[in-house]
Amino acid sequence: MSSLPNIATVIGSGTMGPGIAATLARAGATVRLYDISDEAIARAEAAYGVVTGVLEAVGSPMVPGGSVSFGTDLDEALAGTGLIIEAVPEKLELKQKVFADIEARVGDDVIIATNTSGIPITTMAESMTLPGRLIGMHWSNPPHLIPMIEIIPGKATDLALVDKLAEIVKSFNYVPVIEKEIPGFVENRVLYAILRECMALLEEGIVTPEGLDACVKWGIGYKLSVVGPTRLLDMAGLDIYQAVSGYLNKELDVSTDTPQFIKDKIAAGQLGFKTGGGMYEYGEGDVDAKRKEIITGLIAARKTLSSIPNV
Ligand SMILES: NC(=O)c1ccc[n+]([C@@H]2O[C@H](COP(=O)([O-])OP(=O)(O)OC[C@H]3O[C@@H](n4cnc5c(N)ncnc54)[C@H](O)[C@@H]3O)[C@@H](O)[C@H]2O)c1
Ligand SMILES: Cc1ncc(CO)c(C(=O)O)c1O
Repeated sequence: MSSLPNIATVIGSGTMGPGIAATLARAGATVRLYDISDEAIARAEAAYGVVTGVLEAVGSPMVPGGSVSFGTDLDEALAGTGLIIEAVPEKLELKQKVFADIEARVGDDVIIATNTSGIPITTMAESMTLPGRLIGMHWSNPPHLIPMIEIIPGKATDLALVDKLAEIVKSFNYVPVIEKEIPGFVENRVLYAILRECMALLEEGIVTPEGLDACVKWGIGYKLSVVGPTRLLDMAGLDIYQAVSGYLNKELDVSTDTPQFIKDKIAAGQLGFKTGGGMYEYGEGDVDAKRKEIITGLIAARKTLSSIPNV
């Protein structure tokens, strides 16, 4: 019998919610996707076919009986649910308010998981009636394509929940990674270490954006998508790592703030795809074309990576 509860609720239908809901539904759950915004719900309903098409394209197994319903009524969204995944904006007070609204409506045994990118679970749980039921469940974007989820218990989290959530994650063929709580969790700490150095290299004019993207994609991303950083060290040799890290680590960027050139772009309204310009400029239709290329690439890469052994 699957450990995935029959009914699951996703709170927040922005970038992450719809893909999370579709993934759970594909695994057989009756999923209720809830948002306070009618527009967000309408957008998710309109995009649902595309998201399920992606799940189909990666060959995600379909357990019959799953479905997603969309709505703005919290009582309806929570009725009979066994698992709640919170995916509202990354603001502590907002998340705490959402947990209070949820706790007032569900039984004590319902799991509340948060998709926070890095707010400590311990801090979020402080305002809860039953802090032991809150656990971090950090999906990576796009959540219906990246088959790995970080599981982070806070100081108050009931430890039995860790194994329970790991079983749930395995039930839809994702890899659970159990971590100790640390700001940013593991994935974003590694990503932001890479991004810090990348932004410093751009700011200093050492490389062009195109050159940087090519270097990181092939020199780092391609290799790491197959071996992982720990195995990479065995492949390279720990002696090589010692020799290089001995002179290189002290040269790496250690700045603690966002680079000024990124702040300038933001001040000029250049946020990336959502504003038609950011690190690159996009003409008419370019953003849609790039989004399609990225999804097509991720589908192809996931199929390939799923077909080779874990190294
Ligand atoms: N976007 C990413 O790449 C990404 C990846 C991993 C984790 N996360 C995390 O997931 C969470 C959600 O991120 P997102 O990018 O989907 O945010 P988003 O801003 O795209 O969407 C959030 C949605 O929550 C809704 N919302 C706001 N208040 C609400 C409330 N009280 N009740 C219900 N819905 C409410 C908004 O209307 C919006 O539709 C954040 O904690 C974020 O840090 C995001
Ligand atoms: C740059 C960046 N920052 C945060 C997140 C989500 O936690 C992501 C992502 O892709 O998931 C990201 O790319």
